[in-house]
Amino acid sequence: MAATAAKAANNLFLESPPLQKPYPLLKTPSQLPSSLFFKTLPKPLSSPTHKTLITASSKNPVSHLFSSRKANPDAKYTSNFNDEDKPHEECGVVGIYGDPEASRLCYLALHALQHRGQEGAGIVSVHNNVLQTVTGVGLVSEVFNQSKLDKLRGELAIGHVRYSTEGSSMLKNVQPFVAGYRFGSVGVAHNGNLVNYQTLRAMLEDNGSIFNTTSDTEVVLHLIAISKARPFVMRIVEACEQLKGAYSMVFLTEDKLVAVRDPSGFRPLVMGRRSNGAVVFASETCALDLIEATYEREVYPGEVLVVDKDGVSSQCLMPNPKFKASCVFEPIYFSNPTSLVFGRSVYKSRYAFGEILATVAPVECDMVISVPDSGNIAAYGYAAKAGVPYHQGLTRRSGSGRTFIEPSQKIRDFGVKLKHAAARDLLKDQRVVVVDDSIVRGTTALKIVRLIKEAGAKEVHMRIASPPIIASCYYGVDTPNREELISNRMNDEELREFIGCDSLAFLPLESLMKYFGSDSPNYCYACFSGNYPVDPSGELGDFSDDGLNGSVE
Ligand SMILES: O=P(O)(O)OC[C@H]1O[C@H](OP(=O)(O)OP(=O)(O)O)[C@H](O)[C@@H]1O
Ligand SMILES: NC(=O)CC[C@H](N)C(=O)O
Ligand code: SF4
Ligand SMILES: [Mg+2]
Repeated sequence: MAATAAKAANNLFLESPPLQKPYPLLKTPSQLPSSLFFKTLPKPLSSPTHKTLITASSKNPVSHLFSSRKANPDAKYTSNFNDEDKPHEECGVVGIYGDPEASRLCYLALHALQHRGQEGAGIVSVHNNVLQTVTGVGLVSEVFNQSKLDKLRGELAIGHVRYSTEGSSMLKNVQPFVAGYRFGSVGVAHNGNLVNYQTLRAMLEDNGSIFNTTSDTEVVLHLIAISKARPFVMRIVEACEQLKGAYSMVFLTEDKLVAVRDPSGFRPLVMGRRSNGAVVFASETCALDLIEATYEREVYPGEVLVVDKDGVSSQCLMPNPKFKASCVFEPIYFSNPTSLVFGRSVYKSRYAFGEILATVAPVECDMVISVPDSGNIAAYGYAAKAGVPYHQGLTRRSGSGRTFIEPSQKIRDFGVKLKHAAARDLLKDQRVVVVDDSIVRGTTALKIVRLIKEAGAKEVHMRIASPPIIASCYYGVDTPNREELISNRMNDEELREFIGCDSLAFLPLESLMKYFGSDSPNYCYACFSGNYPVDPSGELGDFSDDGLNGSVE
């Protein structure tokens, strides 16, 4: 379908001609939100120049294997809590068009998105039609310095912070990736995970492609390179039509910034604008806030937004889904509490989850405390609803990262020990409710209960502001295998005993769904239900990440 439309769109490609406005719609209007029809948005005030095309090469490491427990191939997307499976962490992306400080703004925005991935970071900018790349393993502050940012000139840039889902944490897999194709260069930054990556890669390798990385994201560049569609944006469309799974992506070329969100809308992606007219895309609104860009709207599921010298244009390129599947773990854990995600305040959602817990799982107690940081807001909600004081019974040592997203369990155990300290005088002889956002492997809960008991608490009641995680995620959260998901191995009572608390309660899935009201069917709950909105089965090949080749810094 895209190929046909692409042909119809003619050879508009040479020397970056102005694209048709409005772009041809590739899907029928009934499949689109009305706001997408023939929409050309205001033009950025400044735009990068364009001329010749120069290629920069990418570098980055690969992924990890899918859950050893087979996904249920018969699973249908339903709202019922049943079955088992489980999820994990993700990445952050940013794109800026039309600001002379594009790479520095990207750098700041990546700081704001650092909670989404800590394994690597990178920025690609365009200057004099050359794509320049800086990527590195580690935190944003470790990867970039003044001299590196000085090299990233231009008014157009994209950036990425990585938490790997496919491919190890090596430099070769750190995004953005940049590749040359017949008519120029293209860079990409991706949040999500492609469930048909193995199939696509096998097909591409059979046809002669050679891969630089072990990341799922690289297949997109190969698909763009082999596409014959015109103009360039149609190559992106054609490539994306072959992808299955989760992708919120930003692309850049010598003269364009393109944002794409998969038809299910698994991962967030928003658009904003700075007062100078520069257009900004980012995973979360907290990145817009930091660089003083005003939030305009989400990139809609299945939408492609193109920004170039003619302004911003919207198209719907991919088959519209029967349902949306926004990741419910975004409001529960991943996203920054100051962000609006999927159009809702993360803070308000977490607060409400705490209030619901206090209603469905009340217990006599003297105080409510939280597992900092991501349990804090639900704990405020619980305390307020229960009419019990909230105290900061646990503090988090500064500099400790998110242990949930550390790839190895050995490191996680160590990290958790380093991470928290208990206020002994406060907790002594008290009946304490401790609230956390989730239990994945159980490492944190086990250690936290022990810590509170050692501090002299009389009773410890654990309240979790999400349902039990029983299934792996295939859509951009690097969840452990099912076997590692503790709620997949133990029922609530066994888990309570294992953790050593006096009572344990999770937010019921039904309550979570009820909270979202009429929006509820638009969310993915697969890690709590095992019912996958996009079937990941039948796509698993036997590629493995060699983990050997590639620079580590
Ligand atoms: O059961 P586990 O395997 O221990 O994982 C669950 C914990 O991981 C996350 O916290 P994390 O320490 O990653 O980050 P945070 O400090 O942002 O909450 C989450 O908030 C839980 O506390
Ligand atoms: N967490 C993510 O969104 C990861 C993006 C991509 N799949 C990678 O592994 O690099
Ligand atoms: S399975 Fe669905 S809800 Fe769970 S983390 Fe993955 S995308 Fe989010
Ligand atoms: Mg935590």
